[in-house]
Amino acid sequence: MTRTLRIATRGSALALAQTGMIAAELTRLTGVEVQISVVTTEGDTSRASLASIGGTGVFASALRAVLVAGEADIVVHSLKDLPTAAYPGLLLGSVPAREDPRDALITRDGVTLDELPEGFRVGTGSPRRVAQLLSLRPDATVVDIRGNVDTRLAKVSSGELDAVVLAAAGLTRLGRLDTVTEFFDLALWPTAPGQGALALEAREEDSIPELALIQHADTRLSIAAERAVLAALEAGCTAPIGASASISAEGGADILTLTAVVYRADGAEELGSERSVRLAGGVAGAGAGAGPAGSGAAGATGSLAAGLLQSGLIDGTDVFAAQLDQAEALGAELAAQLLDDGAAELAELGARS
Ligand SMILES: NCc1[nH]cc(CCC(=O)O)c1CC(=O)O
Repeated sequence: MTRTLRIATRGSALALAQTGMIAAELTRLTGVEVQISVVTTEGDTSRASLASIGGTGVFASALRAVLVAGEADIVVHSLKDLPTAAYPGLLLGSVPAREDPRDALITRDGVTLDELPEGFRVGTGSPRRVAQLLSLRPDATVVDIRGNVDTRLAKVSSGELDAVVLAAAGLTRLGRLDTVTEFFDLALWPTAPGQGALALEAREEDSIPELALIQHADTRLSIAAERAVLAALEAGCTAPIGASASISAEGGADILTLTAVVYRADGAEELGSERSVRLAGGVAGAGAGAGPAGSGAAGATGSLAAGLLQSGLIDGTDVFAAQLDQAEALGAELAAQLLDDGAAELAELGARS
């Protein structure tokens, strides 16, 4: 009998598109059959501001309840909407390869941020994007908007707004990347921790070996570093903080580099820092992971460590666990430095230096 995995998702066009992609990939790689069920969350039905109904965490909570109740085996979240605190009985089972983590600007007639007219109207509900926009264009009129990607795009084409800022990843998954007039460079405009990545959550007590096969080691390490910043600053998902990490190969070693910026709400001040770490074993390349907890062993090719892995002389799970520890330590150290530099005076954070 073919094994069937039940996956729960939100019902927005974006959630359905990304869950459909994950389901297809799971089937392609493992032959498993996938059943998708849609969960309606308060965040989908309520028109109230997200902050008033508990922040973006409302999306995650309803999905997690379905998992805990045993009504699904896996839930797919947008990683940036997933709170950093561990949830009893659940674990982050897998993090597949990330889409473009950048933010993108959508305007009419190919106009860039610099070229928009004085006092232009731009829509976003994200305090981070508000601060980033105001930092570059203090004259902007920011309009707090909610709603799905298509609704937001329509506000620009109809003329109600002059611009919106959206994640490139969401636009890509919905086939709407053609609407973008400008991509913001991550070095100048770091995005939300985990932006562009997906989280596959599962019950701790279950063993779902298929999850490891769609994990992407580099993505998992990068988001671990980014989320560690958020956790250490005790900042919620709506805090004006950008954190972006990436992995590059330098002389045979894999280097994890993390940039984070804390903004004052009005964008007039910001505090940023960057840090790198040389990853243990140097095998974090484009690999799928191993282990039911999605521990994600390195899958790099060519390096000494990869050879040792292949020969069974070292245990990939241990190497990867060590790399994950390094990634989390990098994020925590960078957050500590930002606090030392006065980040808590700039933005409302749970953490105090
Ligand atoms: N906050 C909503 C949200 N959550 C995930 C995405 C899509 C991009 C992603 O996967 O990070 C979006 C839309 C957006 O920010 O434009």
